[in-house]
Amino acid sequence: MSLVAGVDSSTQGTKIVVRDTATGALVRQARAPHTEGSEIDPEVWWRALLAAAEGGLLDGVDAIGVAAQQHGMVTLDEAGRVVRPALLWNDTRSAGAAADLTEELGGPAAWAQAAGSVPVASLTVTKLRWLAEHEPANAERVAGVLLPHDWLTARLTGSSDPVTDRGDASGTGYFAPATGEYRRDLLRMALGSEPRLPRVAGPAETAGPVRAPGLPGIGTVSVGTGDNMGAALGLAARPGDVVVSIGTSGTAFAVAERSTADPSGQVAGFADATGRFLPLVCTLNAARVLTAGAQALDVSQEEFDALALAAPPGAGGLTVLPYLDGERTPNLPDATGALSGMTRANLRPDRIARAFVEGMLCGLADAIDALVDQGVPVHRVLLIGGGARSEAVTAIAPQVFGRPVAVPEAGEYVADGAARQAAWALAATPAPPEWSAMAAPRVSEADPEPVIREQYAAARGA
Ligand SMILES: Nc1ncnc2c1ncn2[C@@H]1O[C@H](COP(=O)(O)OP(=O)(O)O)[C@@H](O)[C@H]1O
Ligand SMILES: O=C(CO)[C@@H](O)[C@H](O)COP(=O)(O)O
Repeated sequence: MSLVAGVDSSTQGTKIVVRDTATGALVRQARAPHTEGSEIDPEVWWRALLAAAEGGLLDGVDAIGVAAQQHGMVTLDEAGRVVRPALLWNDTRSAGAAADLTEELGGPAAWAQAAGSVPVASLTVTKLRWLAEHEPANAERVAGVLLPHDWLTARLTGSSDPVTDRGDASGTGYFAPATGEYRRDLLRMALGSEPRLPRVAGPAETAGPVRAPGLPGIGTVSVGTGDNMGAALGLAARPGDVVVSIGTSGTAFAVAERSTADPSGQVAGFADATGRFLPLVCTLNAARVLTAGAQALDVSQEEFDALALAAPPGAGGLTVLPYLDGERTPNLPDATGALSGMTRANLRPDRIARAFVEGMLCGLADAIDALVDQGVPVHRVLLIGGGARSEAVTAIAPQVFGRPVAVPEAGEYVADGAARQAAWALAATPAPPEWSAMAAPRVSEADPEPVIREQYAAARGA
């Protein structure tokens, strides 16, 4: 049996799946955690990959690919050493730099046209400006800039000539998804210099064999991609599918044939991992809103779910604005969360639990609306990510989104996409292989409950 492996190096941890190359059947999987924080030494990702791969996980694997958290700024010096810990997508210190860069190019519409996205603190380009302003000595040492998946792919192959793909490159802010070219002028505008960037390889190219001590000598490493692009590939998402992922980040995205350029900045006009596009809306507050809610009530995640499911839609008038880590969409990097509408009657654990779930889902319902405003068709909504394992989330989502929600079997769709890309690189076919082993999603249905979004809109407006 031929095997392929996919690595998901996301914010909170590394997950690896090993699948049958021909059918996609899951053979084995493992995970290892990362350390907390929005800046991190890339070695932590590498050690987590090695830890997850321990015990022969990758034995007999013919090809491997990496999909990783988008946007993280990995800076390298002339010798290829990391200059400083990577600043991650959820680090908001470059919010001022984002505003400055937006103005310098002539406003949000100019950026949407040039790079597909309007700068917010998540984009790599804003982190480079922050570096130039706040750590000029480090900025001067920067000879190359990579994204997390580029760095991990280069670590696997041992290559000093790194590669990236259109999907992840489109989250930098110095790449034009519509043309597939870097915008080195925007890189220079941000950093004041033009460090080396990874070559943008085709979606089914091979980056080389694995040449890393401690790992088996796997013959093919695919070019990898960003985690959301990986999830779209793992789900075999088609135009008309809107994927809502509730992980550390909340994302809503769709595969599209044409690029988008949203001057409101809500929809990032990314590319996907197959040669198409991936318009995407990202919130900073998703699965961890649920853990924070459970922590506030001092209950387990299962008890939290049961409480939320016991309360009525609208939580008796309670609304949570879930901006616990600031927010990216809407662009409120310094915001904090709020609990509003409190009365003596509704200040009960079940109403509070439900308000946390509803508030988090309302942010994602706004994200779906923003995609629709960009002309994205919505024939089906798919719910994935750690938060989709919550019964309360899957039951309440159709009430908030106002449409049925398809819930694929709980799994690691980002890692699956990386594995499917690896199988594609092995096959060298024009399109990625179709995998028969992927189960059909179950559908969660419920009547729409407009009161939930009405309350949320009123609380946000206030
Ligand atoms: N049953 C559950 N209910 C609610 N949240 C969950 C559940 N299972 C996992 N999570 C949350 O999902 C998150 C991890 O999701 P995941 O999609 O793997 O994120 P990432 O890819 O960002 O690492 C964690 O914050 C975890 O607490
Ligand atoms: O910034 C974005 C998308 O633009 C995030 O979706 C990151 O890619 C991190 O993803 P997770 O760790 O939540 O999967």
